[in-house]
Amino acid sequence: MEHVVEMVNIRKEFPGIVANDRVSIDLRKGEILALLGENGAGKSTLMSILFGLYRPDEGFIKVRGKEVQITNPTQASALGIGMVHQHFKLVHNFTITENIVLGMEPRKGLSLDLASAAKRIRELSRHYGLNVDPDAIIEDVSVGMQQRVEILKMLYRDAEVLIFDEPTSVLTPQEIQDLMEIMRNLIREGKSIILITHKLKEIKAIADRCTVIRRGKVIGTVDVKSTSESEMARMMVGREVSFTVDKEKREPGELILEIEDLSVRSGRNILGVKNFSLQVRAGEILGLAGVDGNGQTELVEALTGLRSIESGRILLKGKDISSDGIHQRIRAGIAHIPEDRQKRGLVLDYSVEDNLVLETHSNEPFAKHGFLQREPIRKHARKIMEDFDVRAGEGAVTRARALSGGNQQKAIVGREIDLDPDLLIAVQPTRGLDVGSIEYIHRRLVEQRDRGKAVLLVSLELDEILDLSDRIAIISRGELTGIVRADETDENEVGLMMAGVRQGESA
Ligand SMILES: Nc1ncnc2c1ncn2[C@@H]1O[C@H](COP(=O)(O)OP(=O)(O)OP(=O)(O)O)[C@@H](O)[C@H]1O
Repeated sequence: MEHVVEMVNIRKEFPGIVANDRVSIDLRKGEILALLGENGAGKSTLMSILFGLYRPDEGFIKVRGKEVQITNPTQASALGIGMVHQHFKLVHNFTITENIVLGMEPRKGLSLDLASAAKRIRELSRHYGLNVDPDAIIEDVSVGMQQRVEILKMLYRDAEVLIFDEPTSVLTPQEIQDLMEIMRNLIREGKSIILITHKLKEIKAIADRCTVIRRGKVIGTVDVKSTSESEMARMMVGREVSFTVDKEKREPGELILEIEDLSVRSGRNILGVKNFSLQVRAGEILGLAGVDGNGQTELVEALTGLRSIESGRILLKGKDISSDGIHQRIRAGIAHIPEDRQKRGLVLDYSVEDNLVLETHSNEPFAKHGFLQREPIRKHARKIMEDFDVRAGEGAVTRARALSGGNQQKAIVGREIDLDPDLLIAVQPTRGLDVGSIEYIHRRLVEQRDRGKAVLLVSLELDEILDLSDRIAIISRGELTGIVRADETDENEVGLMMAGVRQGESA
């Protein structure tokens, strides 16, 4: 068995936390090795070490049997190691070719180089089934296509080992299928892949082996074919995990949110939401299902005051809030778990505790006579961090930037649920979370509902929508295509409406 990469006894410490504690993994030629671990388990840190972004405190790395020092990404790349990060690193107004050659030494005159680069990109794209147009501009192509550009960037540099960091969290279901096919092509051509993911279904579908990490330590490596999803989940969190949500039947109460004939423009000056009407009552979870980019973002921005509306009305508990500002709406009882945690959810250079009072820092007891009160803020932060299991090396004063992706998400969810809003708008609340945390957040959302609050759940995960919702509204091209009761529908019916077939019409 040929090992392309071996990481042996790797240790990496950050202030207050051992992120990798004598971790060893090995990658065999032509396989997909999944790395599975709770949020903050140390997966990204380990891969950043392999890619030369961090230096390990102890341990060593072998590539194709030879011990190597990897001190920066250029060296990693020269050793045939490439990485697709969670947040792409592309220049938006450059062409795909320009992005791919960026940072490489020009060999001949630049124009000649670009032409031959484009030719090679076309060949690579054809060979691996990537379907990329080298002349397209990044800002004009979909997220899925941008990810393929990142893959091509690695292939262009002759990478043999490809690291994917949660690659499907930004993709639509169809794009996920396409990516899996691309990964299979890569393996067929002799590449080797390390895949970081929380999605057990994906590991089952595509990986050969899976190394499980918990709190910085390797728990074990299993053969994926002969290990069930629940076994892997148990290894990861150290206890049984329930994949379904227990929910008692409940009669919804008074109207909390009324959306009347709402139209909202999208960025491109076309209507992103068209004549949309919907009601959400106290004590219910209303799931909004739709393929990404069908008006969900515009709708949520209109509801939270981030985007102005074109026509129609939004009522909260009977009061028209259509022209209220963001803070007025928060005060009126709306909380919002946003789609983009790094852009809208957190101020990355603030501490966790300051992020946890982002909307409430001027209220008592956090401020008195215009001065911030550290003690109450810290106490509040510690409580949310404990309730929502937010793990941070230096506790409440840790910069949000130093939190793992999943812990950033848990901090936002905790902050918003803690506001105890009449209406919680939760957009992709479990994105990037491990199964243990998903179970917990789902329970908290159901708890909100059981306490008579209204929850509008916007998610691209159909399973999540079907599991949690009382009723499901389906949006397609900015229009409502149907509203169904969750206990009277299934994946197929909702899927059809997501594709634009109106309720009651046949496909
Ligand atoms: N630059 C840094 N400075 C300080 N602490 C860090 C830094 N990077 C990571 N950590 C800490 O190291 C631990 C491991 O983080 P890492 O990002 O590797 O986890 P992960 O397994 O990738 O998690 P997730 O699934 O949530 O993305 C976390 O506790 C995190 O807060």
